[in-house]
Amino acid sequence: MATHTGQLTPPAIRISGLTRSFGARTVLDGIDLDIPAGQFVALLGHSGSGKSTLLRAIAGLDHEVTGNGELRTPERVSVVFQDSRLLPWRRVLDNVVLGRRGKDARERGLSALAEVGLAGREESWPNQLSGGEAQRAALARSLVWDPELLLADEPFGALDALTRIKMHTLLRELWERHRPSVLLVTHDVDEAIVLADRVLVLEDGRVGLDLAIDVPHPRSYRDPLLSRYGERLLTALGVNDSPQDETRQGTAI
Ligand SMILES: Nc1ncnc2c1ncn2[C@@H]1O[C@H](COP(=O)(O)OP(=O)(O)OP(=O)(O)O)[C@@H](O)[C@H]1O
Repeated sequence: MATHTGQLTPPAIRISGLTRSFGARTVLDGIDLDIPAGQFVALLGHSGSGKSTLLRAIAGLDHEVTGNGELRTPERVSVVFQDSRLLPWRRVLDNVVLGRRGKDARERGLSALAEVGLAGREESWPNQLSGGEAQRAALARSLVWDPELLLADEPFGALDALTRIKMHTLLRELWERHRPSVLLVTHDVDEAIVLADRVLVLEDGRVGLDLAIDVPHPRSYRDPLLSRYGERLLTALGVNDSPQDETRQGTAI
């Protein structure tokens, strides 16, 4: 099990000395982090550890981060949240291409919808989509911007277990095809180790553990090699794992 070290390509994200406080409480305490272009990274941490705060800072949605360091991100950044944030008064395709100008917008939107398995649903209204379909549409909306960096804040957190597994496969396929850098915030240790090539654990305002997952894809949830990484992460998170529960599927923190 290798811990992440060094990198060959210039980083897509470079963060140094990032600090964020809310009143007297320092949530991010001088974070240093480089993410190479095209790397799939998962971010774990207990509730309140600052995962969303970090993601918002990287997304440029938080203008009150402090510190003397650097926060460098690529130009094209897309963000996906736990809820799809589709506008209910616009049809699916109109949501997907929202803000996108130019003759090719519709074409891009249709192609993105096809990629996420929603071909033919372009004229549907958001309330006619299931939760999983709405998240597919949210992924399509991110794809039309051809992101170099995809930020995802618990995108599958509200879905049932079977839908979540299908969405894992879809997200990984999209990543294989487009190769953006990904930062996926999740509570689910299994989601992190099945999808990501590197898992970070946020604790006490810093990256407490930075773990490379050296297991080839496609990965199986039951792969014993993978579960060794899961145990290591659960230990870092201070969660007691039952030795009988070999699959630990759905282990959330
Ligand atoms: N706008 C805000 N004002 C005050 N406190 C905030 C604000 N946003 C976040 N916090 C605090 O910062 C801490 C980190 O919040 P954050 O949402 O980043 O945690 P998280 O790790 O994403 O948690 P969860 O997994 O529960 O979503 C929490 O204690 C939260 O209360």
